[in-house]
Amino acid sequence: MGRALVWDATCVDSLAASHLPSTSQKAAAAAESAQMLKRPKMFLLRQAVSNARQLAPSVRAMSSKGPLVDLTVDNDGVAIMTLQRPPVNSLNLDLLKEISKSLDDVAKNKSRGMILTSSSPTVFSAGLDIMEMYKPDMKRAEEFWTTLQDVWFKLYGSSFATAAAINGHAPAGGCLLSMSCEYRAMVGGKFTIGLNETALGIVAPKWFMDTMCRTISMRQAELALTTAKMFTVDEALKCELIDEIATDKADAINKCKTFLKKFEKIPPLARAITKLKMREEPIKNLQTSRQADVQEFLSFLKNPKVQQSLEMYIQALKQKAAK
Ligand SMILES: CCCCCCCCCCC/C=C/C(=O)SCCNC(=O)CCNC(=O)[C@H](O)C(C)(C)COP(=O)(O)OP(=O)(O)OC[C@H]1O[C@@H](n2cnc3c(N)ncnc32)[C@H](O)[C@@H]1OP(=O)(O)O
Repeated sequence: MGRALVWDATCVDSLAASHLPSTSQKAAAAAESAQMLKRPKMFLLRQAVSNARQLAPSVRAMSSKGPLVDLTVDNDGVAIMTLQRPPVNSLNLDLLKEISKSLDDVAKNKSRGMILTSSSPTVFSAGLDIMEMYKPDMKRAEEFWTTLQDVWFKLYGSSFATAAAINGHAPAGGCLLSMSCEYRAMVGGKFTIGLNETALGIVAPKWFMDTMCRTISMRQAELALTTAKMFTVDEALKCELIDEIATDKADAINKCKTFLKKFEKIPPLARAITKLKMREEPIKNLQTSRQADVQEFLSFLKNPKVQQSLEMYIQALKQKAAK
């Protein structure tokens, strides 16, 4: 059987007034710029096609057990992705690669939705593994950051519905993962959640900030980001960083399932396209600045002051852990 092909050709007028400044500096600059602008459009098109494929109601059995991520589908057809990198699920390259692959698996499978949680009783995720940023091998650091970007694209821009059962602390990258989901239920108690990058002497990238600004109010986000605020569970609920407080992990997962059930009566394609349109802007922004974002990260790591801050932070963490 033949397959339908869609051609989307662009002819660039490299002598157009808007292109002249760049074309006069660099050959093919107009074509390159057209290509960059086209990428987000193609991404959304691919997502829409993937949504259409998900309209079929059957759910394939899925169980993928990497050492660092456990992925299972429960009887209701909901995928449960459990991070399991002791002691604190810090996101190193290996864990990010497994998350990325597991997200692909969920997308391929016709799951009703996905719940992200952790196998630790006290930590959802400690965020990025600081050891990936401290005195790094630059080649690995580049792969690390690119994989983190991939994970965000796949999670924030997923066509399947997502929820986070936050069963412990969720600083920085841990908070980002949960904010990239559509719904958050967090276990009550002494846990905290937030983007605390400035406390480490580092700056949360723009797409981290965008994700937070689309979860809580801009005013709250600015205050939280500049003061490295870690919200208690009650504070997080008050400013809508989380949606519900749960009594324990099982309760958090049940609350996420109740959220996912809301979509039973909503046509999946309409739901997915609506979600992607709502999230289109930050996705497009990172797609167009992706290479620059990697370079910014790498040059940040080369900055001696950043390395010094990281060293002091690691020492403080180790001293605290030794007590
Ligand atoms: C102009 C724009 C330019 C943009 C350029 C980009 C710039 C870079 C931006 C990078 C963005 C960064 C995002 C991040 O996610 S950074 C990571 C931030 N995370 C944290 O600050 C959390 C630190 N950890 C904790 O607070 C606690 O560990 C936690 C509350 C999570 C759990 O406490 P608990 O008491 O249960 O556990 P311990 O503290 O005893 O820790 C156990 C061991 O784990 C080690 N650990 C903890 N967190 C991390 C981590 N994030 N990475 C690596 N290792 C970690 C800790 O040291 C203990 O180790 P030892 O047992 O060996 O001592």
